[in-house]
Amino acid sequence: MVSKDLWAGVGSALAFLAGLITLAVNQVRIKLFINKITASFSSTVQITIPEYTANRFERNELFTAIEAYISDHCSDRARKLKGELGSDEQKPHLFVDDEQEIIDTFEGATLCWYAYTEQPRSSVVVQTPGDEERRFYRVAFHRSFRDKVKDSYLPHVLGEGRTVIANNRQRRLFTNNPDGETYWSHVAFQHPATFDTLAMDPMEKQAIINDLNAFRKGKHYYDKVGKAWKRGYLLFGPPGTGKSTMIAAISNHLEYDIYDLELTAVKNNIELRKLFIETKGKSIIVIEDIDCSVDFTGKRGDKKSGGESDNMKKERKQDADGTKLTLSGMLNFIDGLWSACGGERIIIFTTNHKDKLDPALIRPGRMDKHIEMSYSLRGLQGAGQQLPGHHHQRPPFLRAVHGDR
Ligand SMILES: Nc1ncnc2c1ncn2[C@@H]1O[C@H](COP(=O)(O)OP(=O)(O)OP(=O)(O)O)[C@@H](O)[C@H]1O
Repeated sequence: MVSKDLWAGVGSALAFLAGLITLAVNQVRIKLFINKITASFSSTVQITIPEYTANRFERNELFTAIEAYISDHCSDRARKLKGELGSDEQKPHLFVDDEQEIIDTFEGATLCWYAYTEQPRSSVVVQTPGDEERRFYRVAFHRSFRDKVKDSYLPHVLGEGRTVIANNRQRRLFTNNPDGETYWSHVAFQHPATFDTLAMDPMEKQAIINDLNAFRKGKHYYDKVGKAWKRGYLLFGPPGTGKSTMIAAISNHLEYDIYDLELTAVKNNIELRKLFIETKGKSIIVIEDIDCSVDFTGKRGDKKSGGESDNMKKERKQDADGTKLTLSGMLNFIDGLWSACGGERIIIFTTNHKDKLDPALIRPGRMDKHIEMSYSLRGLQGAGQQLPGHHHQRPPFLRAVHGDR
């Protein structure tokens, strides 16, 4: 009798358990079903931005810009921050740490940013950048803002982020390497010259500053007229009149890097092209004393005379086999390649003998602005007082201004 009751008890317990399991399975099914339905009607859209581009070899510029943008614009809303010494090695820079939600707003849209890291799936050591640890940014927003985010918000973040990066970074002075293996090496660029300390005619100085400002803001204009975003300056005048100082002042004003191209170390046109391709935007490419570097002074054939001079014939042959650095290689470098390499570059030639240069090299369109630096005393008195250094370091004409011996 007891065993009959016992079996009946076990039976109902099992039935109860089976009921529970069925219920649980159904609940999971229901939950999955609900999740599926919710996902298909979800009002949230997410965009993920990986740190490396699809080929894994390059850092994704959008990612870098987002990182800078969030640190600059949203760090006061973050609870976890990371600190690093800034490029000026003076004050710390704070970055927003991973795995926290950061809210941003843009033209009525609310956006939620989240940074996270994925560890590699295998333990194999891989050398490819981006394979070790993968970092991502994810932004979530209401689907009604999809177009706004794509067309306005992300370009806004990219632009702002680029500006923050440009303002934070240490500017660099690049020089080309004669061995040709690595094209450029660089050091930190720190030069005290500014337009305030540069002695020259104040009107002329202001015209140069205006020209530079217009160039910096000129992307839209250059796009509209279909021209590459570049500008050429020719600085000419006797030694010690401030040509190099002017270049430093321009770099400090625009906050551009300087590429100091030593032409005597460039073997041929092919190398010149490679060097150029390696330069980045927001930069000034300088060729000092261009009349002394390579023979760009020899006048070429007179078109009117109909014939081709020996110089031209020789140059054409050297161009064809790419064995030498030639004037036409140089002209291609200034004209043709600019467009293919993105923009925002200034090229500056300096010379003590403008009259010796081939006119083709410095015609308007190639060298848009010709600036004469001279021993003229106009405007020097004021700026001369701010010149750094002891009077023995002043150039001869400034010694006269200051009455130095
Ligand atoms: N116009 C100027 N304003 C301020 N400083 C000047 C000026 N001209 C010359 N100097 C000072 O004189 C020194 C030499 O000037 P800088 O090297 O710029 O001349 P440069 O024209 O480039 O000479 P070079 O043709 O020999 O290269 C620098 O220390 C610079 O500070």
